[in-house]
Amino acid sequence: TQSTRPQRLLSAVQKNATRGDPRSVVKAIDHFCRHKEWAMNVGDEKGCILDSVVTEVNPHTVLELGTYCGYSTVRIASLLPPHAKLITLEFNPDYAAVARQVIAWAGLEEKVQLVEGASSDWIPKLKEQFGIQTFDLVFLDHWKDRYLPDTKLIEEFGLLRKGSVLLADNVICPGTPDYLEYVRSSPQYKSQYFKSHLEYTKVEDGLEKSVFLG
Ligand SMILES: O=C(NC/C=C/[C@H]1O[C@@H](Sc2ccncc2)[C@H](O)[C@@H]1O)c1cc([N+](=O)[O-])cc(O)c1O
Ligand SMILES: [Mg+2]
Repeated sequence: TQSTRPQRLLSAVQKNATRGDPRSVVKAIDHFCRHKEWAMNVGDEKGCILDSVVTEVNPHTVLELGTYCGYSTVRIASLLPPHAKLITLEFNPDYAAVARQVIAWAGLEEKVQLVEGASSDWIPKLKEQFGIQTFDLVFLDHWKDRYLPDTKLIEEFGLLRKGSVLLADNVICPGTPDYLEYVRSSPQYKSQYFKSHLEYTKVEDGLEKSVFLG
């Protein structure tokens, strides 16, 4: 049977990256997506902005919405302090299966909890299921029409504290207009746009960083 693009991306990691070396995993995926097959990872250019925000926040608890193949999961987890935890939610079991192997190849299983299912089903259960109080950082990179409703769910279930940071991918392309309007107009957020490009292309895109003011 024909392989899928995520499976071919995983093969490229297993062929070209060093086990236990997250940077080599990131490099192998970026090379594959730039030279072989485009895939919707946050990519190397926006990835550097992601890295700088993670380093600045130095989070002990991270929620990622939309694992896909685990590229940003690996980038984030490789920068976390000891004992920090990253929970990543993925809806598609085939993507989740690939992501688990990418995360394992990077040697980051201890820091990552990949949860299969829909964000809307899981957000209400995260506190009780994983003993989480609040998230220091939330990375939104799943279905673009879910950014706003899921942000409201995250607020509703008390998962943010004063200073929690929301970082959203693709606010220009494919675009998340309702989410952007919300975080930029709400008095509960201090929002900032980081201009960049859509992964592996010259098309404009960017990340929106929004600090929850409580
Ligand atoms: O569509 C995009 N991303 C949607 C990502 C969706 C990911 O999240 C879950 S959905 C889910 C996960 C958890 N809970 C509920 C749903 C999907 O199974 C996929 O793994 C996208 C598209 C482009 N582009 O150029 O077209 C560029 C990007 O950077 C993108 O992120
Ligand atoms: Mg994206």
